[in-house]
Amino acid sequence: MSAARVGVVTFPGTLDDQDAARAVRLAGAEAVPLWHGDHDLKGVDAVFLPGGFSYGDYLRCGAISRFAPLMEQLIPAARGGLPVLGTCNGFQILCEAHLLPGALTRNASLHYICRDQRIKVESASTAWTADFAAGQELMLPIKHGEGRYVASAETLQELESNGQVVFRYLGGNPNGSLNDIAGISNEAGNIVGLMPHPEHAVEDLVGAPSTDGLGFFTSILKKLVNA
Ligand SMILES: NC(=O)CC[C@H](N)C(=O)O
Repeated sequence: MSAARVGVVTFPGTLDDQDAARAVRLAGAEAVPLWHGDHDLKGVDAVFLPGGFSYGDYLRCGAISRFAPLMEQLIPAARGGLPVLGTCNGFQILCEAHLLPGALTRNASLHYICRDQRIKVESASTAWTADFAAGQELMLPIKHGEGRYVASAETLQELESNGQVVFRYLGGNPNGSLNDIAGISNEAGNIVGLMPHPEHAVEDLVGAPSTDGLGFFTSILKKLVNA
């Protein structure tokens, strides 16, 4: 059986693509580099949109990236069920592309924050969280200036009642996100976005706060292998 292939997208200004590819490989899948200017998804089984400052965060974080040539392929594929995970800038891009509802705005403090953050897994029924248990606590790094999740009261209500709030901040809300939301999914559960960085918490050797991030990558691998 050939290895599951997870595409890792690099935009100009992406920072975390190397860590993302490494995390994919540590979980046992093949990491396939995808460039923002590519016109095809190279037949990958899932896609990871890593963090960073794509297109220099001009206009708003992710606002230009959503128009990258690769997104013309990625948007319909994700709507069709392709598993997609966006972390931090990747989450911002998913919201700007309307693959996830709501928006990420300036942190309430108006300061960039960089620290280890406790979060709670609210839903283990997405493609990227099946290896966790609902209620489980994770410790992951956060580093962002625009992580305050906002959405209309109606959208928030829908997310809550559909079980689309996947992660919530614990031990203090770092950025003023509504309902302490750290991550959400689409209704089908194949698209997940979160502000914390699982790809930076996969190996003890580098002094990561935990190896909790590995669960995202083992979750998707199992799903692809069993598909
Ligand atoms: N680490 C990141 O992906 C940063 C995201 C974005 N550039 C911000 O500051 O909000």
